[in-house]
Formats: sequence, structure tokens, C-alpha cells
Amino acid sequence: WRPRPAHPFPPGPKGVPFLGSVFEVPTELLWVKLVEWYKEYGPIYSYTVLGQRVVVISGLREAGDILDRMSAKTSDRSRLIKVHDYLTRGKELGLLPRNDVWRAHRRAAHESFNSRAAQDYHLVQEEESRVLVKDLLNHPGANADDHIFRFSTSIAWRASFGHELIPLEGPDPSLPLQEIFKAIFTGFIPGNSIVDLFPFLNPIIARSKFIRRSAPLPTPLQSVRDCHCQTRRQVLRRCHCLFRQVFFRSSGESITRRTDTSITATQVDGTMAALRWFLVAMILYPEAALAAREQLDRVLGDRPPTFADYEELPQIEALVKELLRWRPPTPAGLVHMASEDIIYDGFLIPKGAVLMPNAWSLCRDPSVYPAGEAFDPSGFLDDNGNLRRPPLDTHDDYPVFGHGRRICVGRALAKNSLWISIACVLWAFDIEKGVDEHGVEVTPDPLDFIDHGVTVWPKSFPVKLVPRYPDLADRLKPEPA
Ligand code: HEM
Repeated sequence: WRPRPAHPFPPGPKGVPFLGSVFEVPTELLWVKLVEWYKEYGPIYSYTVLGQRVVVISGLREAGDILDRMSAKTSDRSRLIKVHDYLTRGKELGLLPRNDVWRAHRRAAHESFNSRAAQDYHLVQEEESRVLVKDLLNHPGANADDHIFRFSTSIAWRASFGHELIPLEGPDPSLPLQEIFKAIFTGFIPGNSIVDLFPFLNPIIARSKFIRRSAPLPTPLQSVRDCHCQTRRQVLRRCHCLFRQVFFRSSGESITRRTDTSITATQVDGTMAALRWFLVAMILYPEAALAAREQLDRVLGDRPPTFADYEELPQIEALVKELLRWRPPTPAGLVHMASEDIIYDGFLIPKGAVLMPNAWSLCRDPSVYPAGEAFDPSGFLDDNGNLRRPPLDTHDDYPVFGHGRRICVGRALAKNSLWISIACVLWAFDIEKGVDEHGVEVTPDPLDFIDHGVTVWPKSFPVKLVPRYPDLADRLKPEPA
């Protein structure tokens, strides 16, 4: 028996006794349901799944109040047993509870990826973007998704482990990661695993080798980790990467052993999703591509962009912001957990409640982003064509990277990867509709989503990239020093 709380829980769907909303919460495209409920219950609502209260936050002001300003009480993570205990064996930074181990990992990752440190990866990102353009030029038959995958994993691999560039055709040490990402991210969705729905089963599962063997991950995860361990010592001394930072400046080997694939998984998936949506947006909204291209041509003439051009190309940053707003790669956000009881707007958010920032709705908060469903980067620019001052609670107009003490630690690196690759592709190509195997032109459907667990991608579609310069390959060669 528990005393009736003095404050009510946030309103929301009632579900059925004991089970709550377990039958209403989908295991795929979760945010679609969250948006539907937002329209019915408002920016703060809650539901339960098997006794677990989930509070969904869909307004920027509310997210700022609860997840940023009350971060000391709202930056824990609920324990996802399947992913944390079995798939990643307690080595996923993003899943660690708010304890000293998490703080040490977070510090190490921050040292390596804060906005100043992220500049150390500029050369890698510029090189990778030129390789992306070159590959798109030389392999027009290959699926654009393959190029985007190569680009995203290669940067992640180099930034995290100091690896060499991963070629489009050739040995790719990151391949096992694809399988790992899918399994990890699927496990992130609340209610997606039996052991998380019925935690009392955990002791039985923990003792049963037979049941645990059905978890798909340990072998590839182990092999990827072993690969880092072998190459790490040789490459670390001559590269700039997260592991070097951690290995030589922080608490050493114990942390590197623990951090491994988690950081790579997050960055690859988010960047990949965003670049796929970029191609969709450029085909459906050619006027946005045109505005950015005019600025590129005016500032650069016919040479490819570099980070030195950053200040003079606000159109590109506006485009990146709009891309992440229009199609947030993680539309249901990543959940936090309340570590204390909180009273907010007269409602009780109880200790242990799962806090879910509904990124899809946050990115469409009408008080700040009136463009809603349309793709319009000009909303981020003032009358003089400069970036507008970001409104309160938007994290520089990037609400997509999360909140409070859990805010994405690699956001500077991610933004830079998107900025330089988008600038290079727009400078190099006209992006047009491709044709299917019957020669029929295909218009990508912006509402055809592929659920990849935490991230959501557009369904694969053909795209035609028309080089804007006959001597594009020559123009990509680095200038002689
Ligand atoms: C477009 C690309 C990316 C997107 C959309 C994205 C988004 C996110 C989001 C929504 C979170 C959860 C924040 C929260 O709990 O409030 C997160 C956490 C995290 N991100 Fe990213 N991210 C991206 C790229 C990256 C990159 C490039 C890195 C690493 C270099 C990275 C590393 C992490 C880590 C380690 C966490 C967990 C932080 C913690 O729990 O303390 N992410 N990211």
C-alpha cells in the first residue's frame, strides 16, 4: 500500500489495470504515437507500462525546465537490462547510470569532442568529404546509402580509434558494427525486450547460458573491441582520437576498455540518418538547395569548401539546423530518468519515472519553429542573411542533441561532419530524382520511415547526382602547399 500522492501524475492514456498502456505503445515508430498523444494531452503527459511511469515531454519550455534546469534530478538513465547488461556488458557510456564511472567517461569524451577539440578533426572531415564526393562521382551506380555509410563510419572510426580512412571497396573493420548498432538501438526502445518488461526474469536469464546465447551481440562486439585493443597501442601515439585522449590523459586503460563501441555507434547512426534525409530534402525542396548553392558559388567560385569558409556560409549551417529539425534522427529522443520526486506545473513526476523528450514535437514547437512540416532553412536566418540568435531552450537551435547533463557529447563533431559533407556535395552536384529498375523516376516519400531502433531513416531511394564541373575530380585535389 502506498499513500495517495498529494499531486496528480501528468494526465495521459489510462491503459488497462496492472498492464497500463503496454498494448498501445508500438515497438516501431514510437514517436508517431507520442505525437498523437501530445495532441490529445499537451506538452507534458504520462502513461504507465507494467507499473513503470513514463513522462513524455513535448514542449521546448517544458524540456528546458525539466531536463535542463532540473538536470541535477533528471539526468539519470533507467536501466535497460538487455542492452546494458547483456549486449554491451555495462560498457555503453550513454546507458551508464549517473555515477562516478559515467562522470569519468563523460569527462574523457568531452575532452576529446568539445567544440574546441572538435576542430582537431577538421582535416579528417575535409578529407572524408572530398573522398565522399570522389566516390559519388566515380561510382554513380552504387547506392548513395553505401557512400553515406562509408563516410559516417570512417569519420567515427578515425575520431574514436585513430584508424586509417576506410575505403569504399576494401577491408572495412567496422562492418560488424552494423549488426551491433541495430541490436543496441532496438534494445533502447522501452518495452522492446522481455527482460526489460519483466525484470524479475533477469536472475533466471542471467543463470541460463541457453537463453543468453540468443542475444545476437557478444561475438561481433567482442571482435570489434579486440580489434581496437590490438591496433590501439600502435596507432595511438601518432594520431589524434578519443582513445589517445583517454589513454594518455585520463584514467587510462580501464576507461578505454569500457567506452569502446558505444561512442562510435551513436555518432555513425545519427550522421547517417541525417545525410539520408538531406538527399530527400534536396530533391523535394530544390529552392533550399538553390539558396545554399548561390552562396557557395559566390563565396567559393569553383573551388571546394573547407572549414575556413565557415563564417561566410551561414546558409549551410541554416540548412544543417533545418535538416535536423525537419527530420530529427532520433525522433523519440533518448530517455532520462528522474532520480528524485519532482513537482512540475502542479504534477508529480515520481522518482524512477522515465522521462522521454519527444524530439519530433520539440523540433516542431510552434512557439519557436512555425515552419512545422515544411523544409525551410531561411527560418534560421535574419533579414541580412546571418544566423539568427537562437531562442531560449533550443540549445543553439539544435534541440535534437538532447538535454542537461546528458546532452550529446559529440554534437560539435556531428555538426561539423554534416556541415562539410553537405557543403561539398551541394558544391559538387545537382541532386535530382533517380530512376528505378524500370527506368521510372522515383520521388522519395518523406513519410516512408525505416525504424532503426533509436534512429529513423528514409526508405532507400535512387538519386541522380549530376556533376556541376566537367573537371570535378581535378578540383578535388588538395591545393599544392
Ligand atoms: C547527427 C548526429 C547525432 C545525433 C542526432 C545525436 C543525438 C544524441 C542524443 C539525442 C543523445 C541523448 C541526449 C540525452 O540523453 O539528452 C546523444 C547522446 C550521446 N551522443 Fe550523440 N548524436 C549524434 C552524434 C554523436 C557523435 C558524433 C558522438 C561522438 C563523437 C556522439 C556521442 C554521444 C554520446 C557518448 C552520448 C551519451 C551521453 C551521455 O549519456 O552522457 N553523438 N546523442
